[in-house]
Amino acid sequence: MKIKASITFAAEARQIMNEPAEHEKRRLEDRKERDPMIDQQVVSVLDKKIQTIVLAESTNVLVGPINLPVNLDGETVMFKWYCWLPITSQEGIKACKTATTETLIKQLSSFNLAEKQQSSVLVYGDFEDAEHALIRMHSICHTGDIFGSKRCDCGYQLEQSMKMIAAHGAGALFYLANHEGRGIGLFSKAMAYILQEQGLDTVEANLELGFVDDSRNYADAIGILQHLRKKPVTLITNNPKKLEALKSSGMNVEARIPLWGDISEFNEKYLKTKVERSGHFAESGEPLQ
Ligand SMILES: Nc1nc2c(ncn2[C@@H]2O[C@H](COP(=O)(O)OP(=O)(O)OP(=O)(O)O)[C@@H](O)[C@H]2O)c(=O)[nH]1
Repeated sequence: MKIKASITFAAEARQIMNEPAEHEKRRLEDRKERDPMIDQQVVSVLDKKIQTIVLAESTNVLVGPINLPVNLDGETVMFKWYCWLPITSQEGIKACKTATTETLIKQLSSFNLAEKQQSSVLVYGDFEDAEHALIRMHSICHTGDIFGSKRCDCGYQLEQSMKMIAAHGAGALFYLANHEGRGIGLFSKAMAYILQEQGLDTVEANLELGFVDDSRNYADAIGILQHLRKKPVTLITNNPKKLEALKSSGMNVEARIPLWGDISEFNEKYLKTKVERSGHFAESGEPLQ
């Protein structure tokens, strides 16, 4: 019984490790056989919006800007949206490291990107040249950002920081898609939530599952930021690690704006743990003591 269970688990583990399923293999084979002719007009339209950004540890293809009208409290606010693809860390994508737009288009449908994570940035105003600009490095939170969960403060911080950037007149919100659960992934976060329901705090739950408290990396996002703006930035965060990552990259951080809010019975312990165990800045006047 035990052996059978472990065989089943091994098969499942292979799937988790992204071994392509049969239908996916067929799709890739089919794609190879077709070797598509690419319309040069399509290449020329996209070429104007695609750049390759070579960083110390990765190469990223950045696409944008794309107009993104966003509903902020009933008002339509126009952001410019960019998305980037780290092409050195993705299996099969290495081939287009020196990517021409044409090779990128040719390979794109075989990358299976819906199964992977891509981050993006919403830019507002004259981000390159404005004297002062606000930025936020927002770690993805499926439960808080999408479902509006009150177990954390993520959804509130996301919306609030977009409003702050628009009100300020220039800024950028980086939405970091490989940061779920402080880097442990959504499924592991669900398991961590179950442990938290048994009384463990955020840090303890991560550790019990074999993770560190926080494994987020900001290098690619900072590289994109430095490509979009050289002038000083003001960072919206309560997290000293984000501040440190930005400063040690050489970016000029002229100030930090704290962002606490939406505190309730559901996230009180979570917020307290941020300050007491994860080292987040506690601002005076916050009901976190
Ligand atoms: N592992 C784990 N991750 C969580 C939990 N609640 C929220 N998160 C994740 O935590 C990340 C947000 O990180 P935080 O440390 O809360 O806040 P921060 O963004 O680093 O700091 P601020 O910039 O001040 O918001 C998101 O990726 C969430 O998915 C939790 O209970 N356990």
